[in-house]
Amino acid sequence: MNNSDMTSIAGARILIVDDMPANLGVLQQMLEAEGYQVLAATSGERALAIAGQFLPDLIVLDVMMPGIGGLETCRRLKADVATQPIPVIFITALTDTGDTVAGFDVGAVDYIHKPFQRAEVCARVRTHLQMCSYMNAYRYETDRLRAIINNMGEGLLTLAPDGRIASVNPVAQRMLGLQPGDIAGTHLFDLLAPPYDSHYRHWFQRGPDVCHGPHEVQLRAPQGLSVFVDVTITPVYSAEPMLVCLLHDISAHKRSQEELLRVASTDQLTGAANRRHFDIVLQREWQRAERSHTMLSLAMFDVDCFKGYNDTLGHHAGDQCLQRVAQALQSAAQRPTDVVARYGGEEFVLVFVDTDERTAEKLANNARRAVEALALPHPASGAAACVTVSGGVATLAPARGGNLQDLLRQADIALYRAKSLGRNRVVRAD
Ligand SMILES: Nc1nc2c(ncn2[C@@H]2O[C@H](COP(=O)(O)OP(=O)(O)OP(=O)(O)O)[C@@H](O)[C@H]2O)c(=O)[nH]1
Repeated sequence: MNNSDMTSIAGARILIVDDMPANLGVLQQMLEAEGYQVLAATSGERALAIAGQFLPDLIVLDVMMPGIGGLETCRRLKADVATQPIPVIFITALTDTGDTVAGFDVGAVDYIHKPFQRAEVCARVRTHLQMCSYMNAYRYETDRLRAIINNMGEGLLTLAPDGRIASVNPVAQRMLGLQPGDIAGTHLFDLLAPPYDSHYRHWFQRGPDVCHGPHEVQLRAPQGLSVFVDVTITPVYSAEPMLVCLLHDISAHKRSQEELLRVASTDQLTGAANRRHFDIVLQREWQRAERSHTMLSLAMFDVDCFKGYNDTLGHHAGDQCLQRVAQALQSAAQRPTDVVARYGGEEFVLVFVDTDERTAEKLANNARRAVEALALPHPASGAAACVTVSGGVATLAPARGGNLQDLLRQADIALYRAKSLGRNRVVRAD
């Protein structure tokens, strides 16, 4: 029998063992007439050798034989991993129940009593070949399924409806940083990073009955790694309700996406946020301030007499100067919500959220002083001996009216005034 036709018993190979050649002849004839291939042995020793070499599909074994008897032969067959799965049917003249039980105890699957009837022999052989063939097919399918699950590149889990983990494949085990002993009693949401953990805790509490996902979640990653996966959970109705959960690692994709986003929002020369990112932030913060009835402040800076700096020290020195100025402004913007962006050539903007005009003016002056403190010599400046900036500060409460353009225009006008008042100063818009 082969794997492609697991349930077929046609042409099965049967080993018959009997010390009486006459009995062997009769058995061989009747089994060959049924279409089986028949191997014959006249002793237990020969039977063990033939079984080991040819691995028959079934063995019909005489109990009473000189040398190694049938029971011992059967015991040895069952002790060998190669021959252990082969079903053994005893054939015997013994009718005592104790003898029969002894045969089953050493691993036989059935008994045929002598004198045997052709129909009975054929029926018992056929039944056990059939059972064995179903068993093989089942084992083959189970092994195949296990190999697929264990070797697939995705993480696969089975879960109870409340999210408790029932099983994991090796990839899922690795992704989740689980040891085999950790699985019992662990819920999937225990392994997710916030806020996904509480989201999924509630989702499981609602009793999931429809397919869910794929959804991006972050795992409570082992060794501080940042692991993101797409999770898909599908209810499966087999003997008992369960959920099949598929985890697809998207960490690499996520990292390159974040890197792209960083590059797309950063000014290449200075490392400050670029104009595009500034526009997004300002729009977002304007709306947030409108909702929360808070103030939004903006400081616009311009490097003083920068054309002269370039003209005297060269464009390369000019670039380096802009980098240092950006760093100085950045050092003055200390709250996590503060954003420093390069607005244009030698112009920078600082966004201060939830900040009134006085505080914004103070912060802008801190930033201006930080640039001055760089003490970068500026031979062509009319304002000071070193590089300085002028700043214009504007503050609005979006909930009280106005718009973003008003804020920008007011900051720009204030900056213009700072320039005309002699530079290296901050002017607050009226
Ligand atoms: N090195 C360098 N120079 C730049 C860059 N972007 C703009 N600039 C220069 O910055 C200078 C700005 O000059 P202006 O707008 O005349 O202003 P200013 O000389 O700073 O004069 P005030 O603003 O009135 O103090 C120009 O010469 C630009 O070429 C840059 O990325 N690198």
